[in-house]
Amino acid sequence: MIDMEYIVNKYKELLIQENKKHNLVSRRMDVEELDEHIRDSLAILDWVNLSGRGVDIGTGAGFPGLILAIYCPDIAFTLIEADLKKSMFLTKVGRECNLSNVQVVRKRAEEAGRDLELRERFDFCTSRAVAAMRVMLEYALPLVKKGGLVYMWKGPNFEEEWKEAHNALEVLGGRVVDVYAYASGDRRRYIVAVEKTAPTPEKYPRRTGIPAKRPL
Ligand SMILES: C[S@@+](CC[C@H](N)C(=O)[O-])C[C@H]1O[C@@H](n2cnc3c(N)ncnc32)[C@H](O)[C@@H]1O
Repeated sequence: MIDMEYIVNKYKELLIQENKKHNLVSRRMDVEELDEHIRDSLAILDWVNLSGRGVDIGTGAGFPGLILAIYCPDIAFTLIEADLKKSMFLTKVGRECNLSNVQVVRKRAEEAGRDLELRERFDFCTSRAVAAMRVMLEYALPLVKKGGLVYMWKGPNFEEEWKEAHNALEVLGGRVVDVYAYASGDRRRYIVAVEKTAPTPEKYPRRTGIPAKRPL
């Protein structure tokens, strides 16, 4: 049987070691803070049963995609991360922790969404702290199948972001189906679930940088 605690401890060791060389997370991050990021990544498992094939956008040092891959060994996870050092770190963890369910793709989400091997291939997408909801939707919806779900980890201003995302939801074909509220440390956190209701129009995602510069 796979011992998840063992793997997660190995991941923490690798991150602490690697963070001394490359700035993967804030230099001042201590073990308690790291544990909080891990708990925050896993919060979704108290709410939904993830299944099928998943993609995480902007995984950074591992949150939430890599942590979910450790705890859900039956789900194949693709981790999309544009930054070279971070994507190399994620690949290293995958190799050293024998995570056969992890594939790391060093690409911008805008490019990934146009890659026919990735476009509309996933049952669900996760993402935390990457972009505002309307930008995130242009990154994420092209990657999931019609009927698939996009889960976005958000702070207390999620309702504002949701209002701003009205047009993006309409243009891209998505609707907010549920919001999960929970506490992470002393902060209120939310995971917003968007269902993809229609195939993504051909022209999305737009070129690299445009979704953030000219949000829908
Ligand atoms: C603030 S960090 C958050 C990392 C992690 N998700 C977390 O919650 O700790 C944002 C990450 O998203 C990546 N990123 C930002 N925009 C991206 C894009 N368009 N495509 C792929 N990765 C992106 C950055 O390189 C960075 O590692």
